[in-house]
Order: sequence, then structure tokens, then C-alpha cells
Amino acid sequence: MTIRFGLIGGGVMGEALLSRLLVHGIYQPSEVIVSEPLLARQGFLQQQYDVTVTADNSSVFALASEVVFLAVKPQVFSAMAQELAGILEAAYSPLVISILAGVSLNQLEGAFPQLPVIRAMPNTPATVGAGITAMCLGAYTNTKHQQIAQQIFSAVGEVVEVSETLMDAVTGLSGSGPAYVALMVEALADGGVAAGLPRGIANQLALQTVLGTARLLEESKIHPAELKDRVTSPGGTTIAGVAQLERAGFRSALIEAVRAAAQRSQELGK
Ligand SMILES: NC(=O)C1=CN([C@@H]2O[C@H](COP(=O)(O)OP(=O)(O)OC[C@H]3O[C@@H](n4cnc5c(N)ncnc54)[C@H](OP(=O)(O)O)[C@@H]3O)[C@@H](O)[C@H]2O)C=CC1
Ligand SMILES: O=C(O)[C@@H]1CCC=N1
Repeated sequence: MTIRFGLIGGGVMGEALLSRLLVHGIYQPSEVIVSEPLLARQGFLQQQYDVTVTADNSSVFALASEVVFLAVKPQVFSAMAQELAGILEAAYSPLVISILAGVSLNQLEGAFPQLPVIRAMPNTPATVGAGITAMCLGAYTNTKHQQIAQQIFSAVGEVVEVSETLMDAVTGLSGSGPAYVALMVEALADGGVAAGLPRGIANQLALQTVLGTARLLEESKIHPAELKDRVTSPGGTTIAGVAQLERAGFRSALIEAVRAAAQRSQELGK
């Protein structure tokens, strides 16, 4: 069977995307090639997903007819682009999809001249099909390319299209956001333990509180402030907790976290 999908960088995000694409049957294992420097990792991916593996990035471009998906760290982008410069042949014309934080369409189009390029930012809930991806289209893309990217990212969750000027902000919010939420779940459980709960029960209460609240907000479409008002009984427990969060600068801390991550995304592209 022809190889249609090439993945460069089979790490955390690369594997998350790959596994969902295979589960959804968007690509068959025989249609996929993955490039990875580590032999042990190559062996794992080959055994786990039955895909072709290589350490040679140029062969991914040579073989993948439809999509080359970049999932290496932004810090190795220049070295990778230099290694490929001059090797890529004019005959290669896959759609290049990059999920590298901070790396701009301009940089991608400089590295892959004339190729259709899409810059995207998924997030780790993609692993369980509950991700959200923001994407923006490069100059050489057409409707077919947009549909291919839409299909790929729909396999791992929701998809929104944004202007490239918003991609660093997206990275700071939804790209990095799962870490903030995970910290919050951990800290809530710690609070429960501090208040006397056994660890297992505290973990379960913390996780289900976050899941349930997110689901309630999604299904009811009420504003988060209104939900907060509904939980806070006059003179009750919740307002005591909220007042403490305000004293500790909880909201400000989250706002600044998103801004710092967006700023870091900007720096990674320089
Ligand atoms: N993790 C996340 O939540 C998200 C990450 N991203 C983006 O996804 C990208 C990957 O992140 P993540 O999966 O976390 O990182 P990982 O380090 O887990 O994955 C990167 C993979 O690329 C491999 N690699 C390194 N150099 C090369 C090379 N020259 N050619 C081919 N493969 C190479 C690495 O191998 P080795 O380990 O041997 O170096 C590793 O397996 C980043 O650009 C990040 O910005 C985007 C959205 C969310
Ligand atoms: O931390 C990072 O740089 C990557 C990008 C978004 C999430 N993880």
C-alpha cells in the first residue's frame, strides 16, 4: 500500500495523534511512516502501531504522498530544516502540518519552499479524543489541504481556525492549559487531604469536580461567573473559599500564566 502519512518526531504529541488517526481508520498502519532518532523508540512505535519507522527525515518526505506531520521540539527545527535543505526534491509535494510551538508559517515556508503548510496547536487531551486544535493556513494551501487537516485534527477533538497572529495566545491557553488544570486537580486533592480526606477519595473528588464543572458549563452554556454565583450560598462555605482564592491572586495567577506561556511561544519562534 502507498505511504500517505509521514510523522517526523514520534514523541508524546506525535504518538497521541498517530494512535487516534489509526484508531479512527483515517490512515492504515501500512500507509504511515514515522521518523525518530532513537532506535528504542522506533522499535516501540513499530511494535505498538505496526507502522514503518526510520531515522531518516528526508525519506519521510520522499515516501509520504499526502501529509508530513512535524512533531519535533521547536528547538530542533532549524537543525532539521538545515538537514533537509537541498535534499528535498521539487517532485515532493505533501501537505506539511506543524504543531511546533512558536514556529511561524514564514519559517515553515522558508524551510519547505513552495509546499502547502499548516501551522497548528493541539493539546494533550487529544490522546483521548478530547483535545482542541487551533490552526492557520499557509500561502500555498487550498481547500483540499484545509479539509485534510480538519479531518486529522477532528480525530482528536474540536478544531478552530484562527489568524496566525493568535497562535501564540492559543499556545499559552489551550496548548499549555492541560498542565494548569492538572496542577489544579492535584492541588485540590492536596487541599482535601489537608482537610482530613484519605488520598484516594480526595483524588476522586477533585477530578470529578473539575470534569463535572466543565461538563455543566458546556451543556448549560451558562457564564462561569453565574455558576460561581449559584454555588456560593450567602455566608456559606464557598464564598469563604473564593475569598481566600482572591487573596492568593488565583485569577491573576492564571491570567499571568497564559501570558507568560504565550510570550515563551513567541520567543521560541525567534
Ligand atoms: N506536549 C504537548 O502538550 C504539546 C506539544 N506541542 C508541540 O509538539 C512538539 C513535540 O512535543 P512533545 O511531543 O511534547 O515532545 P517530545 O520530546 O515528546 O517529542 C519530540 C520527538 O521528536 C524526536 N526528535 C528529536 N529530534 C528529531 C529529529 N531531528 N528528527 C526526528 N525526530 C526527532 C524526539 O526524539 P528524542 O526523544 O530521542 O530526542 C522525540 O521523540 C513540540 O514542538 C511542541 O511544541 C504542541 C501541542 C501540545
Ligand atoms: O510546553 C510546550 O512548549 C508545549 C507547547 C504547548 C504544550 N506543550
